[in-house]
Amino acid sequence: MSQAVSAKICGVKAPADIAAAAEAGARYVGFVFFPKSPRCLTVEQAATLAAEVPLGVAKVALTVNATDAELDEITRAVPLDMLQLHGTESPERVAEVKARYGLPVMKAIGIADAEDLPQIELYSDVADQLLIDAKPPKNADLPGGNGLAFDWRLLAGRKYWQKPWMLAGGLTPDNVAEAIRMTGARQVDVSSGVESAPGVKDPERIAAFVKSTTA
Ligand SMILES: O=C(O)c1ccccc1N[C@@H]1O[C@H](COP(=O)(O)O)[C@@H](O)[C@H]1O
Repeated sequence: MSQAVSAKICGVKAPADIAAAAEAGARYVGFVFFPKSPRCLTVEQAATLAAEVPLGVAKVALTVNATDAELDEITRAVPLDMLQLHGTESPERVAEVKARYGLPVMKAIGIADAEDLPQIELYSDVADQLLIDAKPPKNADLPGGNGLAFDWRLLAGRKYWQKPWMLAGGLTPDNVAEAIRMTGARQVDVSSGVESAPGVKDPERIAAFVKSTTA
């Protein structure tokens, strides 16, 4: 029997978002710490929200090229299960962050075409998990959370990376089942695809998204 696909709802901002994610059966929620994002939280807001997350749902902090001082502040205040590095952090920086905080690290890798695929191997040596996302457009404000998908055929037949991985980028309740079928992903991550407006999560879309991962 094949195992269920795990879903991560990224960019939660309110207790209702967490309740919707947990009720739908999501395995992870993500707190965004990137000032340009409409989903950005302060450390205090994230600490308060973290207290709402039920057991069994992992709390992930998403940062972009964060300094040690920034990560120190986040990890001291917010009880976390994982760090998601969504910038241009090098493999050496990933190893440093893992060692410094003792938390599993998920490294995001942007994919636009086949030339980007070797990055996955490069980071799979050091990261605990990989997040395979669409590469952001040039000059985009956000390195992720743009609702942009990449060509999933690039991953077809390549599902056995060395480390667990999540598929991300432009996923929605309407396309996630097809994305899973084409890539063999066992974990999926979504941000803008379950929103009614930038930074505003929609509980119905969250429920529909998680349901579609089992379709
Ligand atoms: O969600 C954000 O605001 C964000 C900001 C900065 C970096 C990454 C961000 N989100 C991550 O990007 C992927 C894809 O987002 P989307 O579903 O295409 O909107 C998402 O899974 C988040 O992990």
